[in-house]
Amino acid sequence: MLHTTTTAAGRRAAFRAGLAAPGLLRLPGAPNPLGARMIETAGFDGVYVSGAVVSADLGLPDIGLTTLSEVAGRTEQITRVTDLPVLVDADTGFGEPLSAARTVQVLEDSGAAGCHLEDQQNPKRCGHLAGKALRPPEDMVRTLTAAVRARRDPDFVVCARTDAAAVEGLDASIDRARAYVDAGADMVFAEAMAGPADIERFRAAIDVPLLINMTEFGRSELLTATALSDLGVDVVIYPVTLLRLAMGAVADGLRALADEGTQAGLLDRMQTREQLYDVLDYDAYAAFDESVAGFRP
Ligand SMILES: C[C@](O)(C(=O)O)[C@H](CC(=O)O)C(=O)O
Ligand SMILES: [Mg+2]
Repeated sequence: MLHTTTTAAGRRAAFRAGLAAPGLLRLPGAPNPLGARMIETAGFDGVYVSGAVVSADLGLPDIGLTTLSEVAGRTEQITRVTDLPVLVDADTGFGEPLSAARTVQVLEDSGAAGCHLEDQQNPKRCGHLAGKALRPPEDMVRTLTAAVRARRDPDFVVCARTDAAAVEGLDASIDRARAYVDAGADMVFAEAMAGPADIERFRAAIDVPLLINMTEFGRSELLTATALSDLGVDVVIYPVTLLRLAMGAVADGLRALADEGTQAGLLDRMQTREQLYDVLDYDAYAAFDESVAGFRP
């Protein structure tokens, strides 16, 4: 009930332990706190807060329009209801290196286990779209140095994302990743890998945990968890999967409701009242309330 039974520091330590252990950590992107509850119930290893999802949720494209407060607010709502570690997409850090330092502290205070910062120029865009522009690697190194120095909990994971593979080629992206690790990044997010061969080369070139993005309708071949694990990947994110599934169902449902004038034919595709209340632990709240109401000192 009320859901979080662990501290943020405990969840950060657990995330570190998960990264140090063999095997792949699977982090679906939570469209909202309810989705995070469902991710936990379904047995996943962590929750991802996707910039694309936060933007889309606000009716905005993912081009760096969201603010740190919006992302941190969503992060806090999510970390409050799950015992899983939460990894946050911090885009380009919301400003210059000093702002990236503040971003890390604000996200720590939001209960996150870590965040990733990317080497795109603003306005940034989805890593799988054409037309990305990169910052010089030295700028990104400054951002990472500031981010790493700002954290107060050494377990907070600072992950460096490089978007260079699709712009400057794989070799350049590996060079960048190495420089980012030298600057203190704990993990590397190799964005928009085409397939297993790219991942294999990246894996062999860096000696910190590697994060791979299995986003749909992008540049990357969708690989199974087993294949990713066999390639030595440590973390996989499915950033927009749940939002796409839910919104696909919403579009179908709206069409059917408009055409048929009733939602009666859609019931078997819905989360039932019972299933929803299960996720929310409704009975425990009712029992708690009753025990308080019936309490006799
Ligand atoms: C991972 C990502 O940064 C996100 O915001 O979730 C996006 C996902 C997407 O747009 O599909 C990305 O740039 O890959
Ligand atoms: Mg993003």
